[in-house]
Amino acid sequence: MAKVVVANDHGAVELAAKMVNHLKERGYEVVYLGTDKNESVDYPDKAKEACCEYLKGGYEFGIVLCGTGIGISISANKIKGIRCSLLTDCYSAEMTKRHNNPNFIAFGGRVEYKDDPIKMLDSFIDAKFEGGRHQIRIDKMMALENL
Ligand SMILES: O=C[C@H](O)[C@H](O)[C@H](O)COP(=O)(O)O
Repeated sequence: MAKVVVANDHGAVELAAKMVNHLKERGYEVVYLGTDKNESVDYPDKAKEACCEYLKGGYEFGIVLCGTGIGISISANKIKGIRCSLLTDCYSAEMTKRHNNPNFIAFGGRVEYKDDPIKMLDSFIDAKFEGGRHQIRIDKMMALENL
């Protein structure tokens, strides 16, 4: 069974729960690292937990969420080996899989998206990475970690 790791701060408790349920309905094994509470937690800590878990191996991808998705995606992208896309709509969700093949995606629990975030998640999952010139660019992108 494909595995996904999910973590969020207090700004995305409800959306994270919806995503976890949806992933389970789609047959994924989900490792959920919380928080499932409204008390404040710091998004860099949740990004670190999720990314370190992912880097142990065996995961198809990870999801991080905060109020906007911005702080937690920036934090995830600071971690070597992580390539996190902050999704904005179904189009960006599909295209980032096809062209950037991220190992993490991010959402904001306080954002009013034009598309349903669950549909955005499905668009990401159902799209296929195209490889070729995109792999060359990803290799260059990841080499930036070593500057
Ligand atoms: O990018 C950061 C996230 O949106 C956080 O969820 C947000 O900054 C948390 O704000 P507060 O502490 O005011 O709930």
